[in-house]
Amino acid sequence: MTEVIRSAASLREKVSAWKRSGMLVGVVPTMGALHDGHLSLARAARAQSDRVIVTIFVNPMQFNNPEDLKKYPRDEAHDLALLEAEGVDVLFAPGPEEVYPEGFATKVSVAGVSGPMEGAFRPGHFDGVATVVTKLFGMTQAGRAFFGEKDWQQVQVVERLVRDLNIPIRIIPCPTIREADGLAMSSRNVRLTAEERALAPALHGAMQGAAAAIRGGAPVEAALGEARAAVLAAGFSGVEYLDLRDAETLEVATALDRPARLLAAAVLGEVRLIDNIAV
Ligand SMILES: Nc1ncnc2c1ncn2[C@@H]1O[C@H](COP(=O)(O)OP(=O)(O)OP(=O)(O)O)[C@@H](O)[C@H]1O
Ligand SMILES: CC(C)(CO)[C@@H](O)C(=O)[O-]
Ligand code: BAL
Repeated sequence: MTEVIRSAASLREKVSAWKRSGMLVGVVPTMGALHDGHLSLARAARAQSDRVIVTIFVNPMQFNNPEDLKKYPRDEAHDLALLEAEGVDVLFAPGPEEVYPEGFATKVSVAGVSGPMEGAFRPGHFDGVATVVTKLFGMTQAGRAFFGEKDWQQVQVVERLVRDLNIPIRIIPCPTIREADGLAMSSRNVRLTAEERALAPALHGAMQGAAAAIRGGAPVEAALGEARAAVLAAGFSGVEYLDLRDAETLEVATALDRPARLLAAAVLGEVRLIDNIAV
């Protein structure tokens, strides 16, 4: 049985008892509308911890676009059934007043890795993520936290955060889970029309093309330019960024002398899709 807990006090009681008996607690932070990507994180947590908490909280502080927040898909009953089937011990689903009670006045801000890409196109987004993740780590007291590489920049922000603030938790990045046609799974994919859904894998396809060209020695800017053009030609209305970056510092990379990552965000219909791959 997955127990649903909504208050930080009840959760603390539960986790304290687990930890007193020497158990390692894993947490998977999510915003719900769960799919196989999230469930792969729950499975990794199950395999690498004694007790697993999945959190569901649609965090208003990380949405720079009110319409995106309003339309964010929510279905807790369905999510709970999926978590039961994965053997998750606790679903922690606090309300906004539990996370941000009256008088809440703190903001956690990670400089550097939060700046480009998602940080530039979603101003304030990573302050919202860093703040809520700090709260979720404090509320769950977990020893391990599982994050998807689909949000690569988010993983770098969270790793910097726990190092800088000495938060005693190990961050475990997990691989991106994709549909059979290559599209990275995302809760927002349900907002694509059937026609848009058919075009959506073009983003991943163009990124794979660029990665292969760069690995084969093509000039980086030319390969990126071709990939951006291919995404637009496929029917996307805009490419916000499609960059080659240092995998850790996220600084622009112009060569493959250090581990590099190709990261992109592009708009299809009303949906903004992100993806990233190793080069
Ligand atoms: N396809 C995926 N593969 C692996 N992990 C994923 C995938 N999609 C999301 N995750 C991870 O699940 C966690 C919760 O993400 P979130 O609830 O924002 O889901 P989401 O599907 O990414 O939603 P959206 O794309 O709409 O932001 C994050 O660590 C995220 O990286
Ligand atoms: C980590 C997270 C749950 C914080 O709200 C969110 O950014 C997400 O779902 O990736
Ligand atoms: N990618 C993390 C969740 C969000 O899109 O706000």
